[in-house]
Amino acid sequence: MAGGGVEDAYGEDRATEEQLVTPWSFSVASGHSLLRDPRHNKGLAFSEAERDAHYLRGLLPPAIVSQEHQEKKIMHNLRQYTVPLQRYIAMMDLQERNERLFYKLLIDNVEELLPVVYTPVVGEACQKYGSIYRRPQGLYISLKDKGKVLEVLKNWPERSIQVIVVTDGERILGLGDLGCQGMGIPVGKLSLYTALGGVRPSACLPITIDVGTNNETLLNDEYYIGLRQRRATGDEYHELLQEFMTAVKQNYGEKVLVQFEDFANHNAFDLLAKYSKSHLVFNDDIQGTASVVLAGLLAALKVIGGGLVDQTYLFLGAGEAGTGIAELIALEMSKHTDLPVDDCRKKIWLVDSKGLLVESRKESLQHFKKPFAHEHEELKTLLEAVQSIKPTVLIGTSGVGKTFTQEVIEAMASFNEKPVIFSLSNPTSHSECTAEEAYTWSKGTAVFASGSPFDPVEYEGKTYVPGQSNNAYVFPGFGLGVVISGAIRVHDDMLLAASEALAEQVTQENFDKGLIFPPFTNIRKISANIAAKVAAKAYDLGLASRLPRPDDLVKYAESCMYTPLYRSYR
Ligand SMILES: O=C([O-])CC(=O)C(=O)O
Ligand SMILES: [Mg+2]
Repeated sequence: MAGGGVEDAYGEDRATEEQLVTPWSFSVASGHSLLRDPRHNKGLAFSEAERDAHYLRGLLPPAIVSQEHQEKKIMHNLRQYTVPLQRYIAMMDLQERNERLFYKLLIDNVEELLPVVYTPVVGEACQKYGSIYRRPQGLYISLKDKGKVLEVLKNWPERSIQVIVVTDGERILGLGDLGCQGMGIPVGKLSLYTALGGVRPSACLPITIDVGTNNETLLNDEYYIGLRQRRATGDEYHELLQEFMTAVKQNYGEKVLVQFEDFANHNAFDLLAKYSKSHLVFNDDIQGTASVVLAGLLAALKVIGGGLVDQTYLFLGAGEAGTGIAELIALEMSKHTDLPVDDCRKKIWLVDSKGLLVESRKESLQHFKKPFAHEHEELKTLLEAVQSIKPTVLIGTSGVGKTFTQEVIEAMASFNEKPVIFSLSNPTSHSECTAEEAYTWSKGTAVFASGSPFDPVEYEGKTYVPGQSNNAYVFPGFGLGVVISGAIRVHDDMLLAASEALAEQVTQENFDKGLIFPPFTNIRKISANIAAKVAAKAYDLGLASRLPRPDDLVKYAESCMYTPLYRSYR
């Protein structure tokens, strides 16, 4: 960066004489290289004129087919695979071969394909990432790159990046430390940024920071793709992250959104607190999950009656998701009453692996748990806590499956007419209970949602459709709102705006089916509304830099959204 703050990409200024430059050169793709370029390849959809103009004659069979026809064929092929991981691999192959077709499939068949490119199948893909690895996706930054992170960023072929999703792989979904193989998560999240939120694929950058792994199975796996060493911690870890965050701002400027994803608790809270002052950062597991769950609760209130402040909340799991949700509920409650946030926190109870968070345990608790340690006798188990606290809302964020047992759910149903039960841990195998268990054990009274998808359940002749309370409802639209307003910081009020926007999108028809989240089928419209509300809040708070403020933010958001339709080539 030199004169005027504009990057000297070609090395033209005196001030950058000593610096290394990357000799990027771009030319028009044609012939074989056009077919190999996923961003421009259209497969058999190239017209006769395009085949002439771009030296494609003979490189393709004679048939010319439409994008719709290609879509039909690939959906048919995908449905032949019985092993979910095969579908994942087929989708990744498509993304690397024909990007527009990949996104057209994902957008048009979102309910069917979300579980393939996202939770639960992406979890298995990360576990086996080394074995299924074909071509690199995203950018790998490891301890070996210390001192050279800026150079690594400059190797990425795109210059205009708007959203980065970064992980260090230490807590992938509820699956734990998957090291470098966590790359599947930033890749998957960003494909949703594009498909669900409309952020351009070329503006998205998936990054995995490899500081080693403590996963013995991976360290001994002959196909592991990461550094074979135990995790660096302390100064060594923080220096690499500091170098990374600095390089991101140097290379892409102030307005690139950095989404932290699937970091372990001990780093997630600290990184968010540290960098939210100087960078445009967002932690999806803390803030994105919180925003979606709050939206689900606001919608659930229409079913169970009463306000947020009239509920009693109990969480199993006091990590990023649990405390993130709890804080956002307290904040929203406080905004709509005269109560100080600290009083609102008193309505919220959390259970961690050692039992209920209570005053007498406060000294030994991690800082993010302390605000929720209230006066109460010590209780060791969830069941005891449920029986004693008598919550109206039970939320699972523990990462441990099968923990909402029959006794727990029956207890919830014994003192609530309509118990609200969210089992949020991912993937499906780690869900606190299944949809079927929630409906059966509560005798059909539960208002239920889960982090990973479950099919509708038949119970005593009635069909119950569970909602998917997953941060995928919010981060794509939230990111779009940040990007289109040119916001330079994330503020909690922008998260509340996203929750309210999402809750407003639940229709009477959805409620009639027992749904407290709208179906993903309409997600692009939902994202445009979320983006507009988030952008409006950024303007109101003076955080937006894109001026003048557009009059109709929904329309503006829609006009900014990526479309996967093939373009014609001259
Ligand atoms: O990826 C998902 O499905 C939701 C999420 O952020 C997590 O579980 O860490
Ligand atoms: Mg996550």
